[in-house]
Amino acid sequence: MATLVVIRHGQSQWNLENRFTGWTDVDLSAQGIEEARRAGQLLKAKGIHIDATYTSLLKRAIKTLNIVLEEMDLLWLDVVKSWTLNERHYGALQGLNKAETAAKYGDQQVAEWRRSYNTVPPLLPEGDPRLPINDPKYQSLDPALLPRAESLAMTVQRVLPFWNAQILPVLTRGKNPLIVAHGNSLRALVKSLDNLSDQEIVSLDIPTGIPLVYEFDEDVRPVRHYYLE
Ligand SMILES: O=C(O)[C@@H](CO)OP(=O)(O)O
Repeated sequence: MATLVVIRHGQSQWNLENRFTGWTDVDLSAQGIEEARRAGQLLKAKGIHIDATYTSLLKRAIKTLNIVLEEMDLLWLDVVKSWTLNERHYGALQGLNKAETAAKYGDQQVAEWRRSYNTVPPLLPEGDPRLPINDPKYQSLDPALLPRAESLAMTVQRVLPFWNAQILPVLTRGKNPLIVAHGNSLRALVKSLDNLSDQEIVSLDIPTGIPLVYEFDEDVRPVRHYYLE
């Protein structure tokens, strides 16, 4: 029976400032570093074995993974980094304060931008310096893959192929993967693992820095999941 651990990165500086983040590459806050340490200590204390690790191209997730691995004395493990585990791209909302945006556009509009399954946030305008095509991280990718904003449904379309190609085969071999990613890229994955409807996923939030453990049966079906606290 294999075990998957998923962790949303520790609190970031823009989580702290309540700003839409998406693909903006902000760092962890001091609290986020502490959350990552505690996550690693918990995994070690519970004796959870990790064989393979996966994260995004964003430093808040990469640093969280490194801190977790350091606490577990597993810094020697290979790390696979993929843009497909990046946070959902928040388009032109990136950088805006969430409370100020709600005061301007209304709570309902902001709730829809943040949590509805199919709504795409306002796109980053053509020529915007923040477009991923201008970022060295994404230079090797087909420009047609690079979003100007994403719905959760669009995020599912990139997370699931990575899951199927890279992580499912590891579980099938009975090995335990650890994924450190983001609130919405993990909601995309959890929607599929828990078989949640487009409506059910709206109310699901994943806290920062708390390991979420999935146990799989011999047919690689998830049988149980729980947060480590
Ligand atoms: O700003 C973001 O990128 C995400 C995660 O912090 O926020 P939200 O919870 O609004 O989807």
